[in-house]
Amino acid sequence: MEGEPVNVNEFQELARQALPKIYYDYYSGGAEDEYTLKQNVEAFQGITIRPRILVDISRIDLSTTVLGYKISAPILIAPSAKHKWAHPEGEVATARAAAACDTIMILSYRSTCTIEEVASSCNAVRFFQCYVYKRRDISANLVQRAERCGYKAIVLTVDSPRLGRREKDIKNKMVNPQLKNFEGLVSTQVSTVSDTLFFPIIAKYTSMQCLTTAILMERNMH
Ligand SMILES: Cc1cc2nc3c(=O)[nH]c(=O)nc-3n(C[C@H](O)[C@H](O)[C@H](O)COP(=O)(O)O)c2cc1C
Repeated sequence: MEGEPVNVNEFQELARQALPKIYYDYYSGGAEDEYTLKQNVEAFQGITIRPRILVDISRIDLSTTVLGYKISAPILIAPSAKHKWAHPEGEVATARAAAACDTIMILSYRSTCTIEEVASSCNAVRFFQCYVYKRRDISANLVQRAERCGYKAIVLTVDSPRLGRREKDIKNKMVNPQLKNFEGLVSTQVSTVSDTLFFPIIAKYTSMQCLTTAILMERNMH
């Protein structure tokens, strides 16, 4: 690639060159034959922006609000797991980037930095993502810690009653590390091959691979 990366695809290519294959495959891969992953990208290609012409463009303002919090543009950082596999500072660095860009970071329950570490790293507006676990004490523990640490909303993910069968991870013999947020609560060290979501969730939804339907539940904490 010549010069600085200028779009997301070029950043992805840099990541491919920089990361060990097992981690790159995890971040970029999807389940089974990856049809849904491809459909996801194609769905975006089907969206066109209709330009408005001969309008005043001297003041362009993309800012908006989410649950009452002002952000610079309608773009949030979606919950995603295991940022330390890409960078030693992990989700702490992502949170700082969110603050610098005036947007909201949604911290995954599968983060490689804890709820507390991310909270103390910067004062960005943060939401916390989790599932509803069969063991309600685990859900309660996570939600209470997020609330104590100043996270402003709980993002409830309901589309993963089971994790997808990610064939690249199986071939790479990927082993999920103990989840930092569950240390002292329960062991989550399972291999991807037998991964069936350590705690079945109660919500019954069909899995829409990679199209996470996040329900934002305002928690009156602002
Ligand atoms: C590497 C990776 C890890 C993810 N981890 C989580 C997670 O821990 N929790 C979650 O709710 N969604 C997770 N997602 C799903 C994303 O939040 C998002 O819904 C999905 O990637 C679709 O958005 P996109 O088309 O912008 O990638 C993950 C996605 C990727 C690519």
